[in-house]
Amino acid sequence: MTKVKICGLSRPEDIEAVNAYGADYAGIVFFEKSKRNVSYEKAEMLIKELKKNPKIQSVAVCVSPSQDEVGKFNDMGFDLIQIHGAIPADCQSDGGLALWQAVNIAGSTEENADELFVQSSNIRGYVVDGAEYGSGKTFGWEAEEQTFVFPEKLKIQNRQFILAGGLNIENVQNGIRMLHPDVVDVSSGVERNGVKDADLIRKFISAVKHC
Ligand SMILES: O=C(O)c1ccccc1N[C@@H]1O[C@H](COP(=O)(O)O)[C@@H](O)[C@H]1O
Repeated sequence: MTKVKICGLSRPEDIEAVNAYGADYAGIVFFEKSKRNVSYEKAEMLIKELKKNPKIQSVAVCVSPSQDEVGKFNDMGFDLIQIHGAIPADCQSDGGLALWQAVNIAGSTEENADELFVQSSNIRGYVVDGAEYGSGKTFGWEAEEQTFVFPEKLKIQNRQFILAGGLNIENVQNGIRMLHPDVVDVSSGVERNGVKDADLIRKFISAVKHC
């Protein structure tokens, strides 16, 4: 069954919602330019709440972090670190921290698909996202003429394929049927007036579980 990541959690009530409705992964964003950015202090409080539910894996979401930052996320107790942009060389090692590499793409990039995905055994999955992080826009998978071969390639490598970018309650079932991701990842699509909306989170998770 496809798993669900709800990303960009910033308030205790967001944690309550992901607990109540059965998300598999919960993401907290560390990126100063993002409206979803949280401080380390706030994140410590949120992660404490998340840890009460062992069924949810916590994900630190960041952009081109330093090695020290990655170490800090690990010390905070995150289960996974989702890295957009550059991955520090020292973090690409066998037996290293569990990472998801996030690849931001626009339209078909099949020609250079192989170059996009970093090969290192501590990369557990690839988040294939729209061109801009957290923008609520897809990378164009829904266009009929598009065919993407990378989901199959990722599966052959035995890594998770996480579909992200512009998912919402209207399109998520279509995305699952077309691309067969292991995980679907949403942020903007479960927000109302700039904050997470518990009812949209409930509907999104229900749509995935009934697909
Ligand atoms: O949400 C952000 O602001 C953000 C900032 C920096 C890196 C990633 C960010 N979000 C990630 O974007 C995808 C999809 O988001 P959306 O559903 O299109 O809004 C998701 O992986 C978020 O973790």
